[in-house]
Amino acid sequence: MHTHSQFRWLVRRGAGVACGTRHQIWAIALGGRSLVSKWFSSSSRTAMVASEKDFENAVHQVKLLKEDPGNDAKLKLYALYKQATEGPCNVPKPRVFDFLGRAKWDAWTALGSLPKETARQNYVDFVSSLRPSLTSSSGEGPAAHRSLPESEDVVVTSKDSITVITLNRPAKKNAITYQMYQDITLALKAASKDNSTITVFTGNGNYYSSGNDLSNFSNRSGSLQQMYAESALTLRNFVDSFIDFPKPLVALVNGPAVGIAVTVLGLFDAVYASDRATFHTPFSSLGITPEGCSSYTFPKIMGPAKAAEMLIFGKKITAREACAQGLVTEVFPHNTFQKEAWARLTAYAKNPPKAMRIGKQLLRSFGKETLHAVNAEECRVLQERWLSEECVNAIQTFFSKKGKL
Ligand SMILES: CCCC/C=C/CC(=O)SCCNC(=O)CCNC(=O)[C@H](O)C(C)(C)COP(=O)(O)OP(=O)(O)OC[C@H]1O[C@@H](n2cnc3c(N)ncnc32)[C@H](O)[C@@H]1OP(=O)(O)O
Repeated sequence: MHTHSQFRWLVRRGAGVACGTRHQIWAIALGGRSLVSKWFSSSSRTAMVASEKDFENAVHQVKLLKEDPGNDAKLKLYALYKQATEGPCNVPKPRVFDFLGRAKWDAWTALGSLPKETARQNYVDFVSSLRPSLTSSSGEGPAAHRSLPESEDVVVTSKDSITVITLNRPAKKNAITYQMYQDITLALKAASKDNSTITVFTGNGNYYSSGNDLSNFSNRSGSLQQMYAESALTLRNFVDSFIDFPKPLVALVNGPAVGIAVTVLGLFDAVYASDRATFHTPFSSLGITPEGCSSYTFPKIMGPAKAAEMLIFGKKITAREACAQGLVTEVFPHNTFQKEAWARLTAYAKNPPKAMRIGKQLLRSFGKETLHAVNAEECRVLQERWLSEECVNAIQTFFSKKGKL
């Protein structure tokens, strides 16, 4: 349980705490009841029933919208969301000058007694009809010198039929922000469909990545419960995009790697490391638990004892140790790392792409269901851990500069 002062600390670090969902925060202009009725008469016929996961994903996708879908769409999303989660409108009608409140109330009330399941399905259908505008930051197509225009922290480039995703926050040791999780997820989705043969992950600067940005929980709005639920879903989608990635995925670990930057390596097809790289998963000292499917992949890769040393006791290992344990494919001297690794990748990228893809499928597809289940469970447990006193204290300690690794 949080103490009052811990809650205040989390809130104080926020850029402003809003109490509603993103839907409620949107500035919606006036919307009329007749318009609202029209929307629902067309969409309430659907017979299918969306799962909780489909609904959660749709809610998540709405948060990733790059373009404003317009007031009508936002009102429709608001009303369907409320109906799907709370049932028929159960709040008093707002006063006449509360235009926004009225518009939202009208929209929700217009749904009458539409069952929650139908509202959920209609929400999912409606979001998928908005989809073309969802992923504009990392569009598909030829991989020629493409980059994520809206993201300086995750840069996507293309070289010799290889798509390169670079973590680009060297001043912060490439710590992964909440936005970066989403950008990487989109970048992987785009890379899975572009015409590259191999996808490479690396870091800019002297770190590969210091893992999760520890300020991720202090600079967002919304209630704590909502923020942790959203974070768990974002993490789950992020890890899912590694599990499902269909082409060879290679990590070039140019320097130290921490936390989630280490754990997801178990989902890569090859990991090349500089001899300056280290691998550290200090979960217990942060009051948290393993993610990135490492609770399953690490014991498989290195055996349960070595996995426990890393994941439970937080032992930091060198690149050579990681190679001996099977997490790293090969280690190169730092001075020649880029040259040697790229020479190898350029040669590999000339292999017939379909054969490589199908080969990967054979190696990986049988364990996929298990990996998705592991990912879901790790995210569920983490969501609880983030609320724990142990975790809140550890993050506080880091920012008071006493608690470096
Ligand atoms: C929502 C999904 C959540 C998924 C969960 C994942 C779990 C994890 O990934 S757990 C791992 C979390 N990472 C850490 O605990 C690392 C924390 N960082 C450090 O201990 C040190 O910064 C370092 C050992 C990585 C580097 O130390 P060094 O002395 O060389 O450099 P610093 O001066 O500390 O760092 C420079 C600059 O960068 C900031 N920074 C570095 N890492 C992080 C981080 N992970 N989160 C936030 N900020 C980080 C550091 O504060 C410095 O910032 P200032 O220059 O502004 O002081």
